[in-house]
Amino acid sequence: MTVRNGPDVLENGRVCSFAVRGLTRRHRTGDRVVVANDHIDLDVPRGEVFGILGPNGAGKTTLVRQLMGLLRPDEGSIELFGHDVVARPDLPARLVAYLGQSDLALTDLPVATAVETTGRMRGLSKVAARAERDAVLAELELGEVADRPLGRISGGQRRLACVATTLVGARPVLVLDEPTTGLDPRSRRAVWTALRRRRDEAGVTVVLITHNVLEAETVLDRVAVLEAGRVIACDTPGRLKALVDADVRLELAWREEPPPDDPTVRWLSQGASRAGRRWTVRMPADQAREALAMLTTGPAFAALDDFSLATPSLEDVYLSLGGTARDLERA
Ligand SMILES: Nc1ncnc2c1ncn2[C@@H]1O[C@H](COP(=O)(O)OP(=O)(O)OP(=O)(O)O)[C@@H](O)[C@H]1O
Repeated sequence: MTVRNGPDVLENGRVCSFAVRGLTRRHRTGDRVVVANDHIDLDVPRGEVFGILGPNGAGKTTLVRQLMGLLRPDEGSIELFGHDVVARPDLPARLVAYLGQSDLALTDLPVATAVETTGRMRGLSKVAARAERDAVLAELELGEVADRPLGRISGGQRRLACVATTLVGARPVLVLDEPTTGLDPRSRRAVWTALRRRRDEAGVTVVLITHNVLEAETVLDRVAVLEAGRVIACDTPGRLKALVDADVRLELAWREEPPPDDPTVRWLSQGASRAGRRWTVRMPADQAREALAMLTTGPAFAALDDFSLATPSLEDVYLSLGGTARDLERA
């Protein structure tokens, strides 16, 4: 697998695919101003699978639209392989395969034709475009719908077909805005494998937006956590999770209201976040074990339907860093 396109701009010795400094973008609607990106600094080295994780409205799409030269920053700079994207907004389209949040408009095109045509537009010969089309459709298990128009397949299959168009033509950088939204677990895994394969075999850089914690933990080399337009953390998922390593997450599902005068219930209720009768408590592992021992041998056990203890996830990191939104997904 080799990377094509734009060798002239690639061969200037830069290690970073993207280098972003002080990036700020405000959206204005009438009198209202939303600071969607607030002085963001990021470096994405070549050959990294880099993620942008954050809840709805954190500013992820605004960020990648600027990376792609589709939206002009109010302040700050973006370099792509050392070249100024703000001065040359046409450059990303030559070097980056971009999957936006909404699907392709050409709904009458059969899946295979859409993939092949995209390959041709990215400079592949007819023979090469057909070969890549067949390989990508097989890789994402899209063979069965290859001849059907994009407008007449399921939403998940259409999303997968759009991912296929992003993968064809071997661009050195892929930017994907929530590529796996609406996909079943098998297709989701196929996309993750396809992205990592391109990183491993061709040194492709991947920038992936997600609000799925499992996706972030499974596929990313590094992740920037975005909250209200700012980067609140940026590191490997492993190192970020080590920040909260001493803690575990205790989940309790109550069958009925737990006895409020039970001392363990009173203790846990102070730190619990609640969704109906489900309580989530983040606490040191030894305390969680002690709480569970008391709960399961005391009077509150009769009101308890289920419980689990989990090791920390990126969601716990996000919350411990002061993240407030509740719409990060876990599965
Ligand atoms: N065109 C626009 N006009 C006005 N406000 C906007 C516009 N686009 C985005 N915003 C606002 O800017 C903020 C960031 O939006 P953005 O779409 O970048 O977030 P996001 O993290 O991608 O969210 P999601 O996960 O829901 O896609 C939000 O408050 C949003 O309402």
